[in-house]
Amino acid sequence: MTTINPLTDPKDPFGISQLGLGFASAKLLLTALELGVFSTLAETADSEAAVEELRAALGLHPRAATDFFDALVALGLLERSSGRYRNSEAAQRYLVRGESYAGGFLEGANFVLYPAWGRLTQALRTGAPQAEGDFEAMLSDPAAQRVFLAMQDSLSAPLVPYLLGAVEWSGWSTVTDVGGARGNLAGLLLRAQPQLTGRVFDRPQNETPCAEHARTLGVGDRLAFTGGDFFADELPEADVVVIGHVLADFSLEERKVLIDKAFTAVRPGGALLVYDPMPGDKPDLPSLVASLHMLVMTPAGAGYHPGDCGQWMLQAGFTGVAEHELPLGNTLVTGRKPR
Ligand SMILES: C[S@@+](CC[C@H](N)C(=O)[O-])C[C@H]1O[C@@H](n2cnc3c(N)ncnc32)[C@H](O)[C@@H]1O
Repeated sequence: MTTINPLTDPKDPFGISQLGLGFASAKLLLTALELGVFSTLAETADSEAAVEELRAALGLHPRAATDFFDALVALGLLERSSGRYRNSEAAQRYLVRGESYAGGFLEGANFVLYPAWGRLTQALRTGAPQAEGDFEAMLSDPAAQRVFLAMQDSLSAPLVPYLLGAVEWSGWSTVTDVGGARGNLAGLLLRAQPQLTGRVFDRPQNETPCAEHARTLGVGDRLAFTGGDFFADELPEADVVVIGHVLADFSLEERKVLIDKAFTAVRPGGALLVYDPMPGDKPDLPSLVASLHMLVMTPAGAGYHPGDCGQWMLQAGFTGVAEHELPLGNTLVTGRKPR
């Protein structure tokens, strides 16, 4: 499992300082993405540029441009040879827009999570979220909505192979992704399972982006969208209901309400799949950091123990509840609805 800057050597006199300054490395990467460093280099002739060319292309002041680019070299994001910069292999693969782009979450993190984490002390003292802006208003602003949706794509796409491997899909023909954003996860499931048709249930504002994204993924004829409020409305019936990166946004009571509603929506013989950051008994940094994202972003959200999720599912009527470890601090809990 991935770890984030853990303290490994208790005798290293610089370890603590480096841990405390980890924000600088993070901000170098986030700012490089915001400025378009990696895409600019990828589009430059020969995919490389001297400091002056790159500085001018990005519109940077001369004062610290060389330090900035060299710091990106030191981080392993750029390479420098004979005074010319190019993307490292990792940056070229994951930070230039394309199939394997992993920057969507980081772009959103730069605008939303980074400022909110700057007020972590207040969040811990008050229990109140520290994010600026209103979620519904954000969904109605096309630019902000695009960043948010790309962020969700980057978080859910790496989990798809694990969802495909955790349960046997061949006997099922329909899936509903509750809070499925613009249908990235549902679309990727449909691509892998040609017998499936799917439906995303999410805020009405995400209908058009979902239809466009489904077409891009080549499943426009098999992925539908229902707009609504999952607390006020019934969930669309399906063999499989997926609730991913949703329950952790809400309070304990609200999570149980959604799991009960999912039990009604799953057809007999079908399954509920819930994934989220779920810190377990052993402190695990990725899931704890994800849980603290909920502290700074939401009024009552938090990660939760996988065993608790299993209990809520059993109480709702599911059987055969099982836990599966996923990457990036996530856990998947599955349960079956008896025939
Ligand atoms: C954190 S995103 C999760 C997206 C996706 N499932 C994933 O795994 O990345 C939560 C989603 O729930 C949707 N959502 C939040 N409150 C909702 C509500 N009351 N009714 C319907 N959708 C809601 C949001 O619009 C958003 O797309």
